[in-house]
Amino acid sequence: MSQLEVEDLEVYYETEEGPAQAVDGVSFELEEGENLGIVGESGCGKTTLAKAIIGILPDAGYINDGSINFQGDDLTEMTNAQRRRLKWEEISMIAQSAMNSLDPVYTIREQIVEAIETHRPGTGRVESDEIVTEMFELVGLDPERADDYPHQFSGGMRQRAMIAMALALEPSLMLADEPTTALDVIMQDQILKRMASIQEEINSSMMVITHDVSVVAETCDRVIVMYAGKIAEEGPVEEIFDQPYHPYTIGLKRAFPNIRKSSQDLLSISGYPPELIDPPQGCRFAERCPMATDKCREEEPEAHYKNGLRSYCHYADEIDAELRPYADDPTTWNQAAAATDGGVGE
Ligand SMILES: Nc1ncnc2c1ncn2[C@@H]1O[C@H](COP(=O)(O)OP(=O)(O)OP(=O)(O)O)[C@@H](O)[C@H]1O
Repeated sequence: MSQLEVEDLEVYYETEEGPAQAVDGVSFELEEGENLGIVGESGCGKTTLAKAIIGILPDAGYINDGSINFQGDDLTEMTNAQRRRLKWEEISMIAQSAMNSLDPVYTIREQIVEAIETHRPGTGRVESDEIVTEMFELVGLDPERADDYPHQFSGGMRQRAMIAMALALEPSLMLADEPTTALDVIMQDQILKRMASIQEEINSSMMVITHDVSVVAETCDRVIVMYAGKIAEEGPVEEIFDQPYHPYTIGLKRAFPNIRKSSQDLLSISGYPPELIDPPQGCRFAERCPMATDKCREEEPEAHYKNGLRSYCHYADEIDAELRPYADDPTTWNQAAAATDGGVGE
């Protein structure tokens, strides 16, 4: 059995104009010890998905339907008290902004010790202090700085402190939401490597949520590409970046300099994701897709399975057979940006 099984999950936000369907029918599994990346542009539902899993949706957010099975229990059916017990101990989250997640009025040590004592009431102060020292050393921070307040740390140090805190209880699942976005490239690389080695040591699995495809290419075994609240494509990192079938993945991949081949031109996907309050019928990417046809605008694509990938595109086979050079060509995307209605014909 997988460690985490998310099935047909719908997470909505109540708004004045009606529910915003931030996560809409998402299903996936995560195996023990596996690293799963969740990528996609801003607003596609990545953070909402993580918050629903760890149980920290804001007041306006709610699970409309579906299940989140974690180690055999459906999290959506648990009481808040049961969920709180799982938080940090079994599932921990490294949030987007370390500054907002750390409490400014307590020292880092106090915050980690509090998390330990809340979840493991029998732990004595000496043992808690030992865990703090161990975690600081693991993430490359000087343990003597544990008695500092968050504002005495640099951005990179705060991010490491946040990671130390997330690891202190050796959770079986870590959710890392843009864990390195605020850091420079060298620091980013160091922290990602450090996280991967720690994770191996404690055999936890990790969901890395990011808009940066190169972060996922570096740290994950498998990737889910999300678009406008839905999964566009899913599969092993190598296959998905090597031979994707979904035009959105092709575009996303080519939009990042780090993972492209040097001879390729960067492209940008013009336009914006659709409104989630009243999403279009058919494929949600159709409006921005240079290969979209009427079928794409009318019918929602079913999952297409090939070469280890799950792709939600009506034309996955055609892309594989003959359309790939066209989909890979930046001119195609530039022309699509200029035209109001493109398409390769039915
Ligand atoms: N509290 C809220 N109330 C209403 N809508 C919200 C709320 N939080 C998020 N949303 C909407 O839900 C959608 C998904 O947002 P979410 O933050 O999950 O996306 P994301 O992919 O993580 O983006 P980012 O990378 O910018 O964090 C967006 O359209 C957003 O506007």
